[in-house]
Amino acid sequence: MSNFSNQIRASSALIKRLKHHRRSSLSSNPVLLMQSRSYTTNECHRPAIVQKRSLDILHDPWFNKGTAFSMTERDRLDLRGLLPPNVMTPEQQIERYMVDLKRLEVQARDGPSDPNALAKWRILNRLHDRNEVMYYKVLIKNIEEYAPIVYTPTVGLVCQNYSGLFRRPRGMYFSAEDRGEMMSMVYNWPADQVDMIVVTDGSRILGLGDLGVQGIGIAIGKLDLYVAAAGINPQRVLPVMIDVGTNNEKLLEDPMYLGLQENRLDGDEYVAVIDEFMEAVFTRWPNVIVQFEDFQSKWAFKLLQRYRNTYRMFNDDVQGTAGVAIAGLLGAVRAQGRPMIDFPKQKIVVAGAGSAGIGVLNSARKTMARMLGNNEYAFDSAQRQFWVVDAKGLITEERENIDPDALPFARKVNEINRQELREGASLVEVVQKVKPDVLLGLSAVGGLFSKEVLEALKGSTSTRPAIFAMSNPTNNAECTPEEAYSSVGENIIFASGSPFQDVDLGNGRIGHCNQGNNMYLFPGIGLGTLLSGSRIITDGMLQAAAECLAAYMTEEEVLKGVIFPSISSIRDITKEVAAAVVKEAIKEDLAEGYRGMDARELRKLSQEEIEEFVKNNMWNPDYPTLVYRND
Ligand SMILES: NC(=O)C1=CN([C@@H]2O[C@H](COP(=O)(O)OP(=O)(O)OC[C@H]3O[C@@H](n4cnc5c(N)ncnc54)[C@H](O)[C@@H]3O)[C@@H](O)[C@H]2O)C=CC1
Ligand SMILES: CC(=O)C(=O)O
Ligand SMILES: [Mg+2]
Repeated sequence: MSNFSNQIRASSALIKRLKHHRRSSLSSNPVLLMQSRSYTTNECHRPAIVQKRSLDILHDPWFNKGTAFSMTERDRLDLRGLLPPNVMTPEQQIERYMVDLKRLEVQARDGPSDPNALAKWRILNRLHDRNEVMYYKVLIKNIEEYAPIVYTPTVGLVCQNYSGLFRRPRGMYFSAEDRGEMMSMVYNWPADQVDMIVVTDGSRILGLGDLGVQGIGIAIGKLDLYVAAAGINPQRVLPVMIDVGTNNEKLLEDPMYLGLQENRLDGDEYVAVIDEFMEAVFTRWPNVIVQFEDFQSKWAFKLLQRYRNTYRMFNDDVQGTAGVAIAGLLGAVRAQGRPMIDFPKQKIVVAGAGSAGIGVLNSARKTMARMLGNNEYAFDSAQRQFWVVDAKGLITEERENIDPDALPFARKVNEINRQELREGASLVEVVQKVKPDVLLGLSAVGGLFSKEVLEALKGSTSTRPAIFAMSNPTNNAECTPEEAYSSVGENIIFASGSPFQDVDLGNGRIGHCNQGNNMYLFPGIGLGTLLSGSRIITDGMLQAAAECLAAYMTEEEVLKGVIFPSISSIRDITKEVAAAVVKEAIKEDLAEGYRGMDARELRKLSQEEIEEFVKNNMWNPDYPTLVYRND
């Protein structure tokens, strides 16, 4: 035998031995066995054949690469929009995970609220990813305990820590890089029917400022309430983040940040992105309702005016908050033992002239004007009931470069001179001189209602002054209920945007802490609009929602200082709000019907029948019977 043949025989024996060795070591080593499926040395560059696309890939632990899917892969596999836009390397992914893992060792605290809140959020979130019906069963049954986790205040903490917390994506991301693609990528979402979209551009998340792409957490939290409170089917909700960049310097430099690391688009370029998004979602789902959430006030009003007469949309911070505040303000009048019609006599100091503050002011002024006869004179005289203080102090006509949205509330110079006030006067001066019935904060400045301000409110001419510290989350509240009750006295009305405990006033007496949050209205506004089939959301429909909430509380409750319902009844109040919205849409001849209930039939329904219709269309978290069919 030639030397050459010997060599061949020897090497093939070696290969056989090696193969045998490899097989036996593989079979006794499950990790290697698993790797051998696609990642052995000679196979690692071969593509893996997948018979899935879109979310099915992201939900498959074997194929999922999460944020590491490249843009070309995202396009090939219909993943565009289903992940945050920043593509990460596998090393960055691990680093992000480790940062988050290490953070668990430090307790996450959010001011006076639950120190274990973030851990609870993680557990609930994992359930949400695993079993939606069970998740919503848990949430609905324990809404009082878990709304503060999935919604304010903890949702704020979640958004702030989103880069670390991100695991399985939820919702869609439309980014500035997707310009020209949105009309097609909207089809990457697997559901053929979507009823509710909550969209944010992350520019003002609660009172936490610009959180960029991390703001998607607020859209997810709001939609959790749509499911839990309004019974919108969870398969038909879509949280959306429009990532046009961020102006948050920390995020721009953070290597773990999941969004576009460039400054926010502005002007026409910005509007073009939002226009493209609106066209895309309404083309695919013509009956969807889009709730704008936490857009900086610069754009909140402009976009609302741009779309509200053509699309089924509303801005929750401007319009939802206004309705809740009106209900609270009317409750405060009743709590003084006075009729609601006395509302136009209330002197109201508002701290904060952003999207929420101006929304409340416009709506409160209109409500007063209506009560005063709804004419020009009524409108003018209503205006004189408000004093607005922003970061630069009292707003007057002398303010340079005044924001056009705040202009109608700028005080006349001769009027304020009479009150010994001036342009830019501080909040404490304004409270001292005006002696208001109501002090309402939508400033996002925690502690703004300092001891000095609250002491000044003792001089209020009201028999029962009201303090609304509405900014979120907890740390941004203008004051706590303890501070309010201890500084101003026991005979006050108090409401905060995020939940606080009632205050023990001693001798068995309770200082009630109401939660004045738009969560009492937006779910009902959305559900009512959906079921009425109205193509737009009018001021009348929003007013009907607010009046329904105001009327929900009994005389006995308001006299005790309870001006908003308990969150445990949120499903019931939402049903009533939705019915009021449906009724108003019918009255305004806008109702086009929903599914089996056409406009003609809808118009024939009595009040009770409308409520029944609403109730019957609310989704309940019950397991359906499943049947397999292979066609
Ligand atoms: N309880 C609820 O349902 C809601 C609460 N909010 C909260 O309201 C707050 C404000 O929201 P936006 O109006 O959208 O924000 P924004 O950023 O548009 O407006 C904030 C306003 O506060 C003013 N401000 C800042 N420092 C101030 C100071 N020291 N004194 C007086 N005013 C000051 C600013 O000049 C600006 O006018 C946020 O914390 C948000 O979470 C918003 C919507 C609903
Ligand atoms: C509650 C809410 O919408 C906000 O704080 O922005
Ligand atoms: Mg908001």
